[in-house]
Amino acid sequence: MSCSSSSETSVPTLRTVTIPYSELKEKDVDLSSKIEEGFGPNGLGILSIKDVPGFSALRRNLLNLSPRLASLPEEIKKELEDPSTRYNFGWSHGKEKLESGKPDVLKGSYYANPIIDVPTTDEHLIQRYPSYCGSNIWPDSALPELEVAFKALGKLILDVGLMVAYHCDQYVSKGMKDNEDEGLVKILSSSRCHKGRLLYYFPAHQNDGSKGGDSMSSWCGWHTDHGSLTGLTCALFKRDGVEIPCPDSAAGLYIRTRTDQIVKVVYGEDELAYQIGETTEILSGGYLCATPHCVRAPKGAAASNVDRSTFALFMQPDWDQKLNFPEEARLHKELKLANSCLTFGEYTEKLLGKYYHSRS
Ligand SMILES: O=C(O)CCC(=O)C(=O)O
Ligand SMILES: [Fe+2]
Repeated sequence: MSCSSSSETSVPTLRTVTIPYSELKEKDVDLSSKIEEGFGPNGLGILSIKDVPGFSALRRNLLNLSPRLASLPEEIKKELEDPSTRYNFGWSHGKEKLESGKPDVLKGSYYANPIIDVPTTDEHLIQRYPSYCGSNIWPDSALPELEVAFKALGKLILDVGLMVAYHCDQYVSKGMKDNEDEGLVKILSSSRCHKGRLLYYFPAHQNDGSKGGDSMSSWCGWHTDHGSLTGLTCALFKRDGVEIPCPDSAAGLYIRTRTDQIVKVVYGEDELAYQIGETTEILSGGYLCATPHCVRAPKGAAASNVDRSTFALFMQPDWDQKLNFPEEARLHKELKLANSCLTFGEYTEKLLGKYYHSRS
């Protein structure tokens, strides 16, 4: 991993560990050392895949639609909202909370399952797990291209993600001898719970530079993803509708390392990055580690009128998937998951219960 220092701050900038697609797709190439370097206990929890056929065009197609979606008339965006799924399908703006507790109006998101439009029609399930069992909402007349572009990129990220998952399973099975878990490939390939998120970070205007603040997490707060594996594209920046390079070298994705250092992480626009989610960290007994991350907004005059579009695919187990929680779990010890068997849906509910409880 190469390392340099970001000009404005003393935070180091690290390049992700990169695997060429030609190696990733081969089942008999041993990638354990790369997986360990990226996702293992001393890795950053992120790695990137380069030269994925077709990726660059699909990324560009979808990310270019993000500002167009965000600038649709408010009444059209309202029709694309779904409060019954807690805004986990369709358009979501100002519904999530920032670290400060204030509503997040800095970005808009569009959520959909790129693999299945209607994962279930069972009302009981829809009510119990609204964020997984809801249905897609597409802007059929206002932006018909969105559905095609979203599904195409989402499917590609899933296919490549399953290849990453295969090599993760190989790495984990070498270390975890009594692993009862089914492995990431098995868990992810049959899931109806994958969720794509098209993100649009609204531009700052000259006089409201203070809005996002100076902090590291000015655009997206510190968090770890909840599911198994997250695919991420490199963000696309525009000023007044014209694509530009990121105007501030300090802006972008930041990660907190295992030793509590904060680093800025970069990868190429033609690379597809993957991060580990909390569920995988727990199930792999810590062989694969989840990563706290956040996004810093660009600052200063150069950031004026600059927007940012990106896409994340959260690969998650099915709500019905039984998970065997091993003894060594480091995360959420207070939920007493060790040696228990819960479905992913039940586990998510337990976790939400914990958060709501601790917030009240
Ligand atoms: O905007 C980004 O680059 C990351 C977004 C993210 O971390 C998330 O949606 O979970
Ligand atoms: Fe995230």
